[in-house]
Amino acid sequence: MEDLDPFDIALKQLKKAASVINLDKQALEILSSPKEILEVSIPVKMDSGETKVFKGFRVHYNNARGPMKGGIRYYEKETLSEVKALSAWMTWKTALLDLPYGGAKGGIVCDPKKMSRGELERLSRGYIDAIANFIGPDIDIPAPDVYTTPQIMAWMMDEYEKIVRHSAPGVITGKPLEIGGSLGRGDATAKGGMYVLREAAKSIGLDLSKARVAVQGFGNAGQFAVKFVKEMFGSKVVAVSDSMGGIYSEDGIDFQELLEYKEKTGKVEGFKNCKTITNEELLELNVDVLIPAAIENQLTGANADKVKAKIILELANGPTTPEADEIFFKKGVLLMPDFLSNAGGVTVSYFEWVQNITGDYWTEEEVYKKLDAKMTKAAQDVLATYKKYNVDPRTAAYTIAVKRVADAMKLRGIY
Ligand SMILES: NC(=O)C1=CN([C@@H]2O[C@H](COP(=O)(O)OP(=O)(O)OC[C@H]3O[C@@H](n4cnc5c(N)ncnc54)[C@H](O)[C@@H]3O)[C@@H](O)[C@H]2O)C=CC1
Ligand SMILES: O=C(O)CCC(=O)C(=O)O
Repeated sequence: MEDLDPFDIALKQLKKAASVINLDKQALEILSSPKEILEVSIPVKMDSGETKVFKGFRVHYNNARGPMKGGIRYYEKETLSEVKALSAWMTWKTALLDLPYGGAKGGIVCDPKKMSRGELERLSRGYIDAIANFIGPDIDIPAPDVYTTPQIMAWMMDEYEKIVRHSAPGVITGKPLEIGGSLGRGDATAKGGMYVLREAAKSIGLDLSKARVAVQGFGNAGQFAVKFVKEMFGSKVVAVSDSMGGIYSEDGIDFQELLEYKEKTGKVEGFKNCKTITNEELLELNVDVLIPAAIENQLTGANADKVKAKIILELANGPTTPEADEIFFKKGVLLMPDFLSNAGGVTVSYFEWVQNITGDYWTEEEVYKKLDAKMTKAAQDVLATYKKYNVDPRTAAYTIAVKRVADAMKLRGIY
């Protein structure tokens, strides 16, 4: 059986890259564990009057390149191993994009779909009360991730400011526009991914205006991917899914109509003129571009051989296992790895933080222009490096990022 433990996978990926660049043994040892882990219990008064205790984590992976950065996930199946892996991936993501940050991640074991607005607000404030000493604009800057929203970021910032008793918008990103958010952050993850897709398609001569696309996940990352592939390139989205199942239409799926349908019914299944498919079937469709934009471990040794896409654009974190990576590399599928493809989110989060600190706010056009420049440079670096070392693009991306973090540690005298 393939090992699907997220942190084991993250370490396997790191070791593979370390051997390509002959990374110093001490640097590898330091980079193989998080710097620090905080586990908290959060008592929350539920609407019923009963108090329920939720478990939360915040993991600091590395801060050699600057304050740590990474989202917070509200997820019923959350584990410490997953948060550790996500914090390591944030470290490589910020380094690959050359942002002045390290990596962190947070999570709370909860099912937000079963909680009222009031319960969610009390949980979010309770989490900040518990981790307040562990975060700050120059220490660790959280942001949204799976099942967390700009509204949750707003409550969290408000709670933090009450504790420190001064304004501190730079403590958290992904906030609503009215209280210091950045234009372009809402759709930044998918938008950044599109710039990576454009470079990937160019490199294999794929005409995106004729491409058929399947998207797994219809949340923040997936929804805007469905919108932008059509809007920016004229590609046809033939399949979409969410946690409840998927849909397929040879004629293409209209983003706006599907969004309205999902808002009304809470699912994509049952959308007009579409065949129902499973999440597993979606991954194996005869498409040119596959965009996993949901959760981990979707492409594994068990199904990688059946994938027909020419390009895989990983908007989710960790959708592909090491075994699947090898199969894709051997088959010639061009896989653009998560910590490159989904880095648009943290890149615009960085822009938001800069705007909060300077008090100088940018237009959406400026944000997209700067995002395009950052994503294009990183994508071209990865495409050039994978050809240079003849390794898969994930390992190539690791070699760039790990070297940057190791160099920063060396200069600081950490090893
Ligand atoms: N929101 C952001 O800024 C960023 C998100 N990501 C990653 O993108 C992925 C998706 O995150 P968001 O879109 O923000 O979350 P979200 O909470 O907005 O949406 C998650 C989506 O995944 C679907 N989903 C959940 N379990 C599923 C399953 N078993 N099969 C198929 N679909 C399933 C949900 O139905 C929902 O459509 C995650 O891996 C996240 O870490 C990465 C970088 C930034
Ligand atoms: O916007 C951010 O700071 C981090 C987003 C995130 O958690 C991620 O890129 O996985």
